[in-house]
Amino acid sequence: MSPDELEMYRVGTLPTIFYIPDYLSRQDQLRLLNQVNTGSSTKWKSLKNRRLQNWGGVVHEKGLLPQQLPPWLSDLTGNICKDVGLFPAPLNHVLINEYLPGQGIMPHQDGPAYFPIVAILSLGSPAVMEFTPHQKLLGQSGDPGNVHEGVSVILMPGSLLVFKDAAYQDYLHGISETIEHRVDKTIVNMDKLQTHNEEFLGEVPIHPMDVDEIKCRDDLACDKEGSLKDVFGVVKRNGTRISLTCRLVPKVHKNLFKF
Ligand SMILES: O=C(O)CCC(=O)C(=O)O
Ligand SMILES: [Fe+2]
Repeated sequence: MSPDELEMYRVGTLPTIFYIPDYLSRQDQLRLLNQVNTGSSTKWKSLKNRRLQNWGGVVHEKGLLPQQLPPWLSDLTGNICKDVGLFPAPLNHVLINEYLPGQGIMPHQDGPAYFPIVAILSLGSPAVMEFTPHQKLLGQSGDPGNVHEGVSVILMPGSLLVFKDAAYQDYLHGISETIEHRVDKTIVNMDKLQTHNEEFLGEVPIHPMDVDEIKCRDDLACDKEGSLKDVFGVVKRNGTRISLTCRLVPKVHKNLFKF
């Protein structure tokens, strides 16, 4: 992919989010899911609200105590690095998160040890990632021309999400801990959801809702005018989602004692 091609995948106006649908073929998605689930069962660590696998070594505030990525991951990160074309060195760290229906990740910013661009590959059940302005931006909103709004992206299986700049530095990102994610006017990749993977076409996971159904649900908030017309539907989280968060830790420590 050339820089011009990557530009075709830019979504929304918040600098800068790219969403590449069908980055992996259906077959490659299944192969990768199989590696995550069977090839590395001892790597899972359970957190309160999800499980994760840490690959590439231990990230400290001051850098990475490295561990070589296995070939099934270095093949992937090598391709992502080449295709995205924005990283100054090979990606050396991968966090694999597993979310069951209703699990998510609190709004957060990625740590200071990482190069400020992240690439997230999604597998399994779809989900919505929400970007919300950091407190420091909200402090500036006294200027009416300077309104910072939330943005969200539907993450379909096989897609690659890349974000940097303000989306990385000035916004928090998170996935809400609910069994449905609302599809509303904050979604910026609505026109990129069509999939070229034939097998997915029969099971479109985004369910249109009619207004009456939405009206009687108090978990779907209205906008300022109380209007519901901007809610298009919901993403039903019926299955497990696996994501691979691929990053570069620029500072690598070869020796523990040099920390
Ligand atoms: O699972 C995801 O898509 C997001 C994961 C994430 O934000 C992280 O690992 O820092
Ligand atoms: Fe993150």
